[in-house]
Amino acid sequence: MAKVILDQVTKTFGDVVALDNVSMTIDDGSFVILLGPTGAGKTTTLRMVSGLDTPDAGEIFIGDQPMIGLTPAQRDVAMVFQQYSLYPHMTVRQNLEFPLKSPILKTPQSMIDEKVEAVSRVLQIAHKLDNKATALSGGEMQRVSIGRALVRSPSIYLMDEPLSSLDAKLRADLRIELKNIQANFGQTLLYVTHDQIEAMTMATHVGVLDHGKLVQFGSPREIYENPVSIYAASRLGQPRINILPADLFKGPVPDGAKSIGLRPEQISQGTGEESFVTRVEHLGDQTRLHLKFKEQDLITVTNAHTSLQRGETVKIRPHKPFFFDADGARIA
Ligand SMILES: Nc1ncnc2c1ncn2[C@@H]1O[C@H](COP(=O)(O)OP(=O)(O)OP(=O)(O)O)[C@@H](O)[C@H]1O
Repeated sequence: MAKVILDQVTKTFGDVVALDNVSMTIDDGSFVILLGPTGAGKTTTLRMVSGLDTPDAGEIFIGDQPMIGLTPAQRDVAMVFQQYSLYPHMTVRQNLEFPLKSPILKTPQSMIDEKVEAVSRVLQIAHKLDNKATALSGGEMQRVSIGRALVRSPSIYLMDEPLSSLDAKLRADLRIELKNIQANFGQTLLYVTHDQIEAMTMATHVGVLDHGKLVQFGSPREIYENPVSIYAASRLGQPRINILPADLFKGPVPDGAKSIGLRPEQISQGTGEESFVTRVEHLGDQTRLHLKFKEQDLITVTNAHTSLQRGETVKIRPHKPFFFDADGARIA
């Protein structure tokens, strides 16, 4: 395992600046998740670290070694992509063994067997070890791809939306397993996702990318509680943060504020000004309240046993809100 550093990395494709002077330190043993919408530069960042692609400017270091000119194999990284890539003619066991069978490694067969058994148990594919890779479902193939990375102990795991093709239950199980791999075995991961639950539950650090720029880097909690902008604030939190005109509520507004940002816990219920309930949504683990307040729509969370119904009113007021300027930058 090793610390990975991106130092002022820039990458362009024609007119598109995919990465714009990105500097980031992925500490040894950390779990860094990159967040951002389509096209933000997440996959490009992984490709730079992996060696599948090279920066136009800037440098990558793994364990203090400059990576310039080194192939993916020489970098000792393990990659998992959204789309599984298995050897179709091999069995699941052979696919999982493959990374350990390299003549350079000389891993004893007993150790290979142990690793393969352990990883296949974690990924819930132990009963499929002797099946041909082609005789698996998409979700199973993806688990084998993840397994092929996990049998190794690379300097860093690079994962690009590895759980997106799996069903909800398996995704939840594997979130826990991937987190264990980092927390209990000290592995380092750089991980791309659109799924903020993955970011909140697994990441030690989140990097928020916006059009190739790294706009915030910190713990998920830091980004949730202290976002630098509307853009960063909107990356985490369900329901999404409410962004409303700054002067919508009674009370002081800082100079230059254009918008007020309210997460559910920043909306006090029961005191303040009246809003109208437009919908009560029972989601099991969360009950969402859709409100209309002075022509604006808001979504917040309420008590699971609420008796509130559509058409009723509830008083609300902001509690320690965020304020943003006209460019969306946080000012208070
Ligand atoms: N090989 C390429 N050729 C041309 N443009 C590219 C290439 N790779 C990436 N880009 C462009 O660079 C930008 C960043 O792409 P990237 O794939 O890193 O985004 P992303 O954040 O991973 O998005 P997604 O969530 O859709 O995977 C996009 O505008 C994309 O179109």
